[in-house]
Amino acid sequence: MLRIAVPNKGMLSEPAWNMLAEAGYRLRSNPRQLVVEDPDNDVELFYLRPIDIAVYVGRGTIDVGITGHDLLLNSGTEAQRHMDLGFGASTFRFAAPNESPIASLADIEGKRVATSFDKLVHDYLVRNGINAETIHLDGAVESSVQLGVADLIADVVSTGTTLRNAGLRIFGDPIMRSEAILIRSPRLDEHDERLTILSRRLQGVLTAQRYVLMDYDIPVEKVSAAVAVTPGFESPTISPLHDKQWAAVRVMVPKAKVNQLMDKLYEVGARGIIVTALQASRM
Ligand SMILES: Nc1ncnc2c1ncn2[C@@H]1O[C@H](COP(=O)(O)OP(=O)(O)OP(=O)(O)O)[C@@H](O)[C@H]1O
Ligand SMILES: O=P(O)(O)OC[C@H]1O[C@H](OP(=O)(O)OP(=O)(O)O)[C@H](O)[C@@H]1O
Ligand SMILES: [Mg+2]
Repeated sequence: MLRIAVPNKGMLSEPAWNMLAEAGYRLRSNPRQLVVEDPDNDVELFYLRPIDIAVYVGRGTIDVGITGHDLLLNSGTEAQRHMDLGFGASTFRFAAPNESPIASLADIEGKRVATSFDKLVHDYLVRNGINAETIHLDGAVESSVQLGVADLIADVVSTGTTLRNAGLRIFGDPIMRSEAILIRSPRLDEHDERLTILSRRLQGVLTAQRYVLMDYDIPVEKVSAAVAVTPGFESPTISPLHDKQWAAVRVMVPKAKVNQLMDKLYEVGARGIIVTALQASRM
């Protein structure tokens, strides 16, 4: 069985569970369950803290896992980034009090930086030739400056609300941009068949989320012009209609572009344009 580590709590957990459910895997039925066997799909799910997932996968005791890219780099383990999962986007940034003179990377020299991601911060400072002390805190890092244990912080920023409420402002470039990723053990072959099936299923979920099916009718002589607007993945399906002057086209298009594409197709001469959500896909 392929052993898969899944976040048991935190921001990444629910989207990860939803994605696995969409991909056909069996989830736990109560929050006290730590392991779920799913013999039908030849996998075993281990519910673990997101921060620990790279440790297990890096050591090869678990084959693959879902975690944040920032957590992977911070872990310093040999787990490999295998696939981006399109949720849990965040940036990791420095922030200092609104009234503080700290406003650039160089100003961090000699200061105390509070963070939960020590290695990420330490490596970034070393790469940039800055000497500073990192102070490890497990959470609520934003309070550390006001409480006097640090001069600035480095933390996950999503909407920026927590920073604002704590009287902090970001400065400098993001230390990194992160999103949820599938990681794989260094002991698991990149082309392992069980991993290929899992990746293909997850990719299918991403495609079903990002694409829709578009159908339209188009005068036969305008098919080429319409296909140029909606080329699809491989090639659109063109079917004859009872009226020989017209054809029907069926094609996948990016959900985010649906309205622009319908405007263009209408201009080209398409009519009866309809859009249908995808339930599932395997590309
Ligand atoms: N708004 C957000 N707040 C915190 N983490 C986020 C956010 N958006 C995405 N993430 C990602 O979630 C991961 C953080 O997971 P973590 O284990 O810290 O859980 P958490 O959501 O912070 O919950 P907790 O701190 O209670 O454990 C990181 O990869 C981070 O980039
Ligand atoms: O920019 P925002 O949208 O405000 O989100 C960022 C905040 O969310 C996270 O905290 P979390 O909820 O994980 O609590 P923690 O500090 O205890 O980890 C992160 O550490 C920031 O504090
Ligand atoms: Mg957190």
